[in-house]
Amino acid sequence: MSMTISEKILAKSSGNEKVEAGEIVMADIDTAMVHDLTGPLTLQALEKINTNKVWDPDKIVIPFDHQVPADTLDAAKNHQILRKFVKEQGIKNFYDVYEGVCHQVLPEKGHVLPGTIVVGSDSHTCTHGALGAFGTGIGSTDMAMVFATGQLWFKVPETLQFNVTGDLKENVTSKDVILNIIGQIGQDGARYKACEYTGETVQNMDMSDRMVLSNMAIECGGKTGIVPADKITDEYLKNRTTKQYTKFTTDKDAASLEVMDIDVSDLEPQVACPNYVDNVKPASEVEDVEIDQVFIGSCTNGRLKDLEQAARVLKGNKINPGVRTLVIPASRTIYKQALDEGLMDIFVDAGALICNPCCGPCLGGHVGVIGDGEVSLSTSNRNFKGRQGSPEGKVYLSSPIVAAESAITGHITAPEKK
Ligand SMILES: CC(C)[C@H](C(=O)O)[C@@H](O)C(=O)O
Ligand code: SF4
Repeated sequence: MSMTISEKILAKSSGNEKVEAGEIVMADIDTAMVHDLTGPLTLQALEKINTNKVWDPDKIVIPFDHQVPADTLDAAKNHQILRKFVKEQGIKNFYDVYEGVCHQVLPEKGHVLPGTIVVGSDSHTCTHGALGAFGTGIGSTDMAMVFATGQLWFKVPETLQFNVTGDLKENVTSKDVILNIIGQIGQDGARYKACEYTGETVQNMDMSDRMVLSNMAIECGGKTGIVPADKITDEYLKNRTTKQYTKFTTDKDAASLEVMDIDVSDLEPQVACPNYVDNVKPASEVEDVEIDQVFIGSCTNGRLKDLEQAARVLKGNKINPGVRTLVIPASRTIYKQALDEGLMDIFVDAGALICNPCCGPCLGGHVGVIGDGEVSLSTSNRNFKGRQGSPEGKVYLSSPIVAAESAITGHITAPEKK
């Protein structure tokens, strides 16, 4: 029976030999994540079902990242509630305010393995598909059921496979690839489908670039965003886990498989314009847009490679004084690596502000909120109205390279046209 990667994972986890798209299955969960914002809601739901003990403390991971360190009394209370829960339940995989953004911390610390189901009460849990896992976001009440039973029901998704071919031009990155894909298919183009990224371009990408593709699967409605696990995945996991895992591949004749060919050889740097992630244009077409803030970071583009790319552009240059530029490494490990590589000196000398690893202004609730009429250029994944603060503000999305170029000029700038 031919199946896709998602079907194979859901079959294995539900104890079936085969499953088909559209079928509802009850599956065992391998990893369950809540963070500082969604964890307390899960605990409220757990209380209602009178569960005192979680099914398996070792399969639960709790990173604090959205409001860290606590900036309000409410945030401090949420942190206290979760710290108490972690202690009571004996949860070892707890990462307090210093560690970083959940979708970076989980793979970095070896909590994500190919062929497994990773659920998180956060919509960008699809990021973990980059390691060949079925990673998906779930609601906090569903998470309470997972905490209590270790299981959850899923409707087996169809698969939309993006077969990406061609060499990317200089200064064109995986962020430009995914923005372009979303621009083509629209923000509901993969609704409830498992996005799968294949083809030579993806096979040649490192884990950092793959995570960018998987991270944004939800922005076109994808249930998950899978990259088939391969040697690059093994290499990434080598010093992160000693556990065995299974690398599934999609059978070409799987019934629920739809393939879309994407040639990226001529792709230019892309920008998603307000207020929709599928309002995508070449950066060169929006160069007249002046900006007030640049944010380089988030679970999409806050990794070491992203910081390296931004630093390459900023080195020896000064940021436009009218542009507040926030650099936020996605984790403490990345922060340290960036320090060791001298990237932080480059950022500080250029005039950027470096913040502690966290979600930052990405969802407009913590540091770097934008005001009425202000324009943000951000390497994150969402630009809905009000996403980074004022509903009268505007958010553009781009790669770290475009973001850094634009920080210098003060307006959106396509790299080659500097
Ligand atoms: C706060 C959380 C529930 C939310 C999500 O689910 O994605 C946030 O991380 C986001 O990016 O909007
Ligand atoms: S960085 Fe942004 S998208 Fe990612 S988890 Fe945090 S708020 Fe959500």
